Amino acid sequence: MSRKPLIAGNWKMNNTKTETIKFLESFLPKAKGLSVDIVICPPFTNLFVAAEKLEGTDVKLGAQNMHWEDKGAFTGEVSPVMLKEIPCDYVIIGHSERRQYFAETDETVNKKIKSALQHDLLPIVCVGESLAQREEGITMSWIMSQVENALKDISSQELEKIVFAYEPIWAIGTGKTASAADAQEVISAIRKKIAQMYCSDTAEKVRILYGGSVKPENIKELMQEADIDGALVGGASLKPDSFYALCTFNL
Ligand SMILES: O=C[C@H](O)COP(=O)(O)O
Repeated sequence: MSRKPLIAGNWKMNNTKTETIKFLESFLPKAKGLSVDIVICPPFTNLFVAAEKLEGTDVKLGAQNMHWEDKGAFTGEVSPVMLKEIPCDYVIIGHSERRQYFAETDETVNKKIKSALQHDLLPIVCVGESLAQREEGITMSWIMSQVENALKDISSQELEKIVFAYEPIWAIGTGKTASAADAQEVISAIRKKIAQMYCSDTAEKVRILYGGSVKPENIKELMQEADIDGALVGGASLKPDSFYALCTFNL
């Protein structure tokens, strides 16, 4: 089974509206007819202007988070209905920074995934272990429990729309990339877990990305691994040239 690679840029809290326009005016003319799926996830305030620029291109738009409710008294939150109207295609759910700084739990991650799917938004679901967990030797059990809890009450048809991203927390923004073999080991275990929970046909269809200090210099090696289907990129997605280099790793 060959899964189309997906390169997603998570800008986090970077790039103003002006910088977003500048980025897209530089990146989009080059990013035509590439053989990978590309997603850009700017901050909420730049989604409208990005959507206008992306119209008619192959590059998809993603948000970095959402609430699970459609509307209501949730000051500072953004709903799936709002994202869909922009229109966003994808939404990142359960990024480790959301889990660490904004008290997201496996339970809220599961609620958000279900809500995103109901609203026809494609979830990019992040899982990952801390350095302490890796050193304690509990990486696999931790990640498998994050995957199991994320997928609670999700059908196999729904699962096919979900993208997973394995991001070891110790590799995010630190310049320390997991070795390709280490990333492959965890990602193939995630695929096996999905096969156990559903079936191997479904597990073979699900795209699982790696994230954590991915750069033009290391993406090829990561992408050579059998189960790594793409990258969720932070820092190196902020500049059009490096993001373009990542999106053309296979040329
Ligand atoms: O969502 C992206 C990841 O957190 C990776 O960030 P990074 O590429 O800056 O390490």
